[in-house]
Amino acid sequence: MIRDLPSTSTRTVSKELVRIRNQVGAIAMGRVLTLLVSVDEELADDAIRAANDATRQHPARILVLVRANSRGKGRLDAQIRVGGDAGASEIVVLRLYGDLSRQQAAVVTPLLLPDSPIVAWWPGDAPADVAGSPVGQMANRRITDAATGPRPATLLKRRARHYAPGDTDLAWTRLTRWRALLAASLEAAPFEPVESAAVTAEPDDPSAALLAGWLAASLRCPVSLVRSAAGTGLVSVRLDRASGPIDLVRSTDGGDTATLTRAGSPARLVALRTPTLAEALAEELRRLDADEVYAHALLDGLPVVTRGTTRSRAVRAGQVPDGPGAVDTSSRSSVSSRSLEGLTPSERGSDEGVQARVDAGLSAAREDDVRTFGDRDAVAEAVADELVRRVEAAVADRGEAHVVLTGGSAGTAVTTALAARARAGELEREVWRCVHLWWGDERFVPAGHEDRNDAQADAAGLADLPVLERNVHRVPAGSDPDRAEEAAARYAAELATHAPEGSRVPHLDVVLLGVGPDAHVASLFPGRPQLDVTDRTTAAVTDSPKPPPVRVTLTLPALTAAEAVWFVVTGEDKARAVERARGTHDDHEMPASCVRGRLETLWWLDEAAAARLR
Ligand SMILES: O=C1O[C@H](COP(=O)(O)O)[C@@H](O)[C@H](O)[C@H]1O
Repeated sequence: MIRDLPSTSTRTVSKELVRIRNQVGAIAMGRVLTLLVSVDEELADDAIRAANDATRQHPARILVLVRANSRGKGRLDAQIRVGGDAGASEIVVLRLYGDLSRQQAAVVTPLLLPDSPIVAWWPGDAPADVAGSPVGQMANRRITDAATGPRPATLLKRRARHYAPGDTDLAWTRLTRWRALLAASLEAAPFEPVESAAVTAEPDDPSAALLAGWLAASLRCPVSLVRSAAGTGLVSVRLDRASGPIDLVRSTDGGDTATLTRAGSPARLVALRTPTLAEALAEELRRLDADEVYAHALLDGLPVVTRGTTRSRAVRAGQVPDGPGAVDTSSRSSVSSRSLEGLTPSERGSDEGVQARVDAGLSAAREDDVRTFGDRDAVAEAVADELVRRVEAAVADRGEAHVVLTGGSAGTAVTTALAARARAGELEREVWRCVHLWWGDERFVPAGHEDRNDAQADAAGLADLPVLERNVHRVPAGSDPDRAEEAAARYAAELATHAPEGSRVPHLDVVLLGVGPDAHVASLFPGRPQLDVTDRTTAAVTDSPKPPPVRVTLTLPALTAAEAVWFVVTGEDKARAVERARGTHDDHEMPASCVRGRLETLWWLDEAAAARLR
């Protein structure tokens, strides 16, 4: 059904929506969000089509603000589309003329769905300060598209200058598949660090710039942008490692494929289709939290990317691939069909698992970040130094820092090292008063009991740290095993109190984890059901194989939400666990293999614990 309301007011549109609802049923029922589309007349039809398609899986009220003509008398023409003409959504097209075209927020406010998230999308031109604009201020997420502007590189700089959590860009979304393939290519042995990377693309391609930024931020190695001819788009990525390069090269036959070549293995044909506008938008509508990986690529990675030479020169110098890898033609058809149709869900583009795989893959690559020191004290000193730097950076950045402490031998040594710095006046009071301390697990015994991890931290000098007492988040104590669940629930609630909107845990900057000889971390023991918990951030343990038997632990969803996970492991009795946990992924018999940081996973080892890695 389409209802035209020429020269109307928002009040009339609002009333008409209610009238139609009564007439055709509860059309607003099941709408999960309001999608605000701010668009110029010439892009309006394409944008409406894409918004309609994208919201099939996320029924929305789509409010399209068309900047029709800013001259002349103020006027609003509206059109309401529901039912067959609006797919799963309801669409209200608002054409704004004259003065009204500058009052988009005021026009649209009465039409927002109550108590549901708002996503704003600018398919073409967007304000310089997207989050600060009147429409942007209303939205939980703001989607722009750097590919639509005349000078994408300048646009990206502008996005970086005004970035606010919740911003994203479709030039970034279009990279999901590239990122997934690159991450997956690093997931297999040999787990070597990437020494440098080169992204080849036509000049000014915003997706290529963001891809280079993402690699620079994630891999922390030199990344260059190599120029190919105009119109070639994103051509290839090379990751250089000691054993030889990994090359991902888009096929030149116009198909939706690429070749992935790793040194010593034949090229593999993989699917690499650029998502349509509707698919990219749908992917963004799936998430309502801030995309921190995008922020990291835009703000931290992009500025350190170097502009390299031309493609032909780089090919001659052997720095980038000269074309797609040669796929074994005898197996081509089967490889092709496996790659195109038989992908595992996480290999498919636009899949919810892709982001996790991307992060996991890069973490896997970075797990070669093993830092080895002579003995436990040397490890603890190094961890304390780096922790102080991270905390200072987080407080400077976000005004607070959240650190998860670990119990056990290594954890206690770190607290001892931090306390010594505090006593030497090395910890800035102004910084550390913004620091929150949590525990990854706790033994459920009475407060002050020597078995408690926090009591061991107290004995190591925790009180010397200039941290506010109210920011030291201890796990509730007790002695009755029947109350361990309650203690776990209370700790989960406390975590949630400090969590940003849409999350159940605070922004955890660093999670410290000791590792037991059986590869347990926190109180997640091999094969135990707490490892399967996905719907809670904490769990009670009542039959721990290591005494004391009753404990409270953070679960995998909480631990893996951390930006950085640092395993701190010392002693020769841990060498086997370190070797095995690092040699596998997500093995519940090896709990340490199940935890990775979103941006970083580091192993801080003494010589004895690292003994089996050589
Ligand atoms: O019981 C525990 O053990 C682990 C490992 O401790 P460690 O003494 O072998 O280093 C520890 O990380 C955990 O917090 C603790 O509760």
